[in-house]
This record gives sequence, structure tokens and C-alpha cells, in this order.
Amino acid sequence: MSTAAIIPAAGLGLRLGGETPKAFREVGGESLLVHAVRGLQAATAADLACFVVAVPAGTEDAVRKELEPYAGDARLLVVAGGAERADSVRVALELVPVDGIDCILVHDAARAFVPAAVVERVVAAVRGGASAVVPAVPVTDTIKRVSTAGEVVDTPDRSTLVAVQTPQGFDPAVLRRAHATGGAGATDDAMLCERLGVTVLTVEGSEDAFKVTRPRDLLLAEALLADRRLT
Ligand SMILES: Nc1ccn([C@@H]2O[C@H](COP(=O)(O)OP(=O)(O)OP(=O)(O)O)[C@@H](O)[C@H]2O)c(=O)n1
Ligand SMILES: C[C@](O)(CO)[C@H](O)COP(=O)(O)O
Repeated sequence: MSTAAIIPAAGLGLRLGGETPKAFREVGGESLLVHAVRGLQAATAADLACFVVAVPAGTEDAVRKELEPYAGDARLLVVAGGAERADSVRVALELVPVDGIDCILVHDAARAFVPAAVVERVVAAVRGGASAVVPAVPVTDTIKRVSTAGEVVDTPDRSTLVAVQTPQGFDPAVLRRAHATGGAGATDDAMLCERLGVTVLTVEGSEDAFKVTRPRDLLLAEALLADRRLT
């Protein structure tokens, strides 16, 4: 049995700014998307057999060509994404083969520097019987719930909060059932599973799996990569 990876990479990166869609922005001379594919490939225990990448419409052929050298023996499929992240995941999911796949990962191109150990932890938890698995890190700020008027409503107990990352891993049948319900308002795939009443397990994430979202994240990405190249 093998793993399939869906990579939603069709976002515009409005918070990052610039002319180029975020997944094509370069760090250390390579696009975030290339870093993301390489990061998943480094997780050898995941047995990746297939990548399905959702990209901005019109860029499919160029991306296929760019990623081919990094896909190794895995099958590479590139598809035009949708309006929201959940739409991009859903169109990609339709292309994931049913036979021979016991785990589907959904991994943001924007979380391009996830360590292999995190990927392998997620896959191992799915193979160990979990239906849905998310990597998580502790929240370090005090979080406030606020009203629309900007007034603090309350302060949730921080020890019960975590920030979740990708790749998120799923039993294929569960992920298909979750996306069949539609993705309205869902900012991650685990949320769709939660709506079905499926238990979502957390495993240890990593600060390196941060999401490139705002301009200063690119500085952090350059520094992280430079440090990795040194060590
Ligand atoms: N319609 C969309 C929107 C997002 N994504 C992908 O989902 C991941 C996480 O989304 P986010 O970081 O929010 O990316 P953007 O939507 O591009 O960012 P922004 O909200 O700042 O425009 C990214 O890899 C992004 O390319 C996608 O495939 N399709
Ligand atoms: C999937 C995700 O990366 C988990 O933290 C996150 O929810 C994506 O959110 P975004 O608002 O689309 O960046």
C-alpha cells in the first residue's frame, strides 16, 4: 500500500502580495512548490506513489514540466484549482487513484519546509488506524475571543489550544466522504471530518512547517533554508 499527496497550490497569495502566485515565489532559487514536493519526497517511509497538484488555471503544463524531475517514481498529476482551498483539494481528490492507496496527505505548497519526520509521523498514525491526523504545535500567544465590535469576550485556556499544520493525513474513504459534503467555510480538511463526527488525532508538528503567508515569512524561509544548507 502507498500514500498519495494532494498539494493545494492554486492560491493567489494576497496576504504575501506581489505579481506571482504564492506557490511560484522563490526561496533559495526554487519555488515554494518545488520545496514542498521535495519535502514530501524526503519522507521515504511515507511510500509516496502519487502527487496531485492543484495550481492556478492556465499554469498546469508549465508546472507539470517544472515538477517532473522532483516526482521520482511517483505519478504526477496537475490540475486547475478552484476558488477556495477546499475547492482545490476537492478537484485534486477526484484524481487520486482508489486502488493501492491507504493514506492521503493534503499538504499546502505554502508549508514548503515541513521536516520529513512530521510527514512520516502523520502517515504512521493513519496506518496505525487513525481516520484523520493533523500535525500540531503549541500556541505561544494568549488568545482572546472577540466580538464584532472588537471587545474581548473571553480568554480560552491556552493549554487546550494548538495551531495545526499540514500535511494532514486521512483514511481515503473518510476524506472522500468529508469532501462530498462540500467545503463551505472550511479552512482545513480536518474540519470537514470533524463536521462528520470523525475523531481527528494530533501528532507533533514543527516550527519549520510554518505557512508562508505574509512578506516577513519569506525572510524566515530564506534564513531557514540557509541554515539547513549550512548544516
Ligand atoms: N483557491 C485556493 C486557495 C488556496 N490554495 C492553497 O492552499 C494553501 C494554503 O492557503 P493560503 O496560505 O491561504 O494561500 P493563499 O490563498 O494563496 O493566500 P491568501 O489567502 O493570502 O491569498 C496554499 O498552498 C494555497 O496555494 C489553493 O490551492 N486554492
Ligand atoms: C490548512 C492550514 O494550513 C492549517 O493550518 C490552514 O488552515 C490554511 O489556512 P489559510 O487561511 O487557507 O491559509
